[in-house]
Amino acid sequence: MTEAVLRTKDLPLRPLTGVESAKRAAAFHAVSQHLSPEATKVGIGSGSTVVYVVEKLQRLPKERTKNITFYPTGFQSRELIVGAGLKLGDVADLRDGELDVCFDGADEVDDRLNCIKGGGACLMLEKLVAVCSGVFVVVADYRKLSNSLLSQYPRIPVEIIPQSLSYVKSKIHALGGVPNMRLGGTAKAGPCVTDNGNLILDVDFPHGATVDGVRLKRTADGKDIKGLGLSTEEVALRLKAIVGVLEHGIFWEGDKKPVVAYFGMEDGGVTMRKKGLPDTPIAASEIKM
Ligand SMILES: O=C[C@H](O)[C@H](O)[C@H](O)COP(=O)(O)O
Repeated sequence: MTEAVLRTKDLPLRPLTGVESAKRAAAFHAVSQHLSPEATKVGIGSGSTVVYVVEKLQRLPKERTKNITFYPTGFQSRELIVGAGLKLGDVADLRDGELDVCFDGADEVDDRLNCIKGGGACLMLEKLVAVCSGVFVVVADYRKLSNSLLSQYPRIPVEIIPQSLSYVKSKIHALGGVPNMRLGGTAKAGPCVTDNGNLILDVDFPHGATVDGVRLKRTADGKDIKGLGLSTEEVALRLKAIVGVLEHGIFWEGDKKPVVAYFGMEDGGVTMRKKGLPDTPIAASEIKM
């Protein structure tokens, strides 16, 4: 791409406030910390926070990005990569662990770094890119910080093939879940259709889950959905086991969870959540903008 596209590092930053400013701080800090000079293959996730990851990449000296191929998790991130003049890769070429790092957003991150993703309906390719990454880094804002999944973000997005709609709904009901088919919104009548031509069910568990006819409740401390031992992990496995479910938005130990998550905070700083460490505040003055 042209020098003109890449020389945006010379431009002043757009003034931002509130949540947008928090997202940008998290994204800029994450790129500063995790884009190694040796990186050659990098995953770019989806959503509104990842926009700032690409903005940061675009502001880096060209030498830092010219040898890197960027792999998108859907139509939106493909457009971001191309629009920033970065080299676009094909996700279909990726093998296990092949990406040096992947930067992606999240809808909620718990204190064990389990995530809910898929609020933008991109969860399938996001999970594929995440599992192909050596280092998976989440960027988000303070609203996504949580102690247990489903306490901040109310539903688990599940991508299903359209022909399985009735069957999957019935199986989710049997688990005690309430499946809501995601709609296209004001710009489109009918369902939200994913980049893969599928449907999204947003699944809530308002009263806990049911296994073998036994109703399970959320634990008193709000941890997981477990009751008699039905953990976040088991919900993930049970959803995945339903025929017609392509993927669900729980990113956990069994597939991939981030090694670190950065949350832009209301005070301009960033909170780092990393396995084995207490949440660590990073002051606004330490963020390289
Ligand atoms: O499908 C979409 C993704 O999982 C997004 O990464 C997630 O919804 C977070 O998006 P945002 O950064 O806009 O909050």
